[in-house]
Amino acid sequence: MSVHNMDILSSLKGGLVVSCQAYPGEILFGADVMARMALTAKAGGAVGIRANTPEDVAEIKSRTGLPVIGIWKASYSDSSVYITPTLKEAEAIAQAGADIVALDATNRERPGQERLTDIIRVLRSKYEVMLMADVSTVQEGIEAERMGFDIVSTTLSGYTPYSPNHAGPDMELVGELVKALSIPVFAEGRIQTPEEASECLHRGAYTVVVGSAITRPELITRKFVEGIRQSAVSQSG
Ligand SMILES: CC(=O)N[C@H](C=O)[C@@H](O)[C@H](O)[C@H](O)COP(=O)(O)O
Repeated sequence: MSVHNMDILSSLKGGLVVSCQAYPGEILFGADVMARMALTAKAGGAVGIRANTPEDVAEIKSRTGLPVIGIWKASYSDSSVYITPTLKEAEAIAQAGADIVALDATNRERPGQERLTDIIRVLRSKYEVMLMADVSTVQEGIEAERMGFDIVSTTLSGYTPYSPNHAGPDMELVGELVKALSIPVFAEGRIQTPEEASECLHRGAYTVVVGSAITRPELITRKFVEGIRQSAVSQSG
């Protein structure tokens, strides 16, 4: 790994990466809004940003100056892999200026039967970016390290048919990956509170990535609305 990338990686150690994502059709969709969201995260102390699409990655990178983990979610009819599924999306994210390109590294067939090892080989030969494996199990993490990824993240635990369906973060997976791997393990997925984020770090996570609990006001509002409704129902009963 280059000195530049080692510096970027160490700037993320023990800190909070905020995932700033909105989809077409959502009220906050658009690179300008996501860049503002990322700037608010930076003002609050975030050490990095995770972002979706080349447009958002480029805008956020140039306006925040923070390290950016870039992904491009895309659906294909022949595969359920959607986080940076093919070389095309991965190259676009690298070209947009991401410091780290994150890809689905689960044990599932990719669109067009592309092979992850081939994607990694091309990315390594053409770009300086670090590569993050979004996994759902320990085995996938071990395989990702073997394939040459720089970082593993627990992003997809609970989102593959064969991984556990926890309501909160998969703390066990964080601990098991930390034990099994020598590359940094990022904790990501359903982290709702500062206490949960700290617990992930206690279990050895290198960095914590939080999205919905910070950057999805519609979901946050709905939680309050549901909570109020349920409490009203239980009081009236
Ligand atoms: C499974 C999947 O598609 N995860 C995505 C990956 O980029 C995002 O939708 C999540 O928001 C991100 O991983 C952060 O997680 P949470 O929003 O739970 O804090």
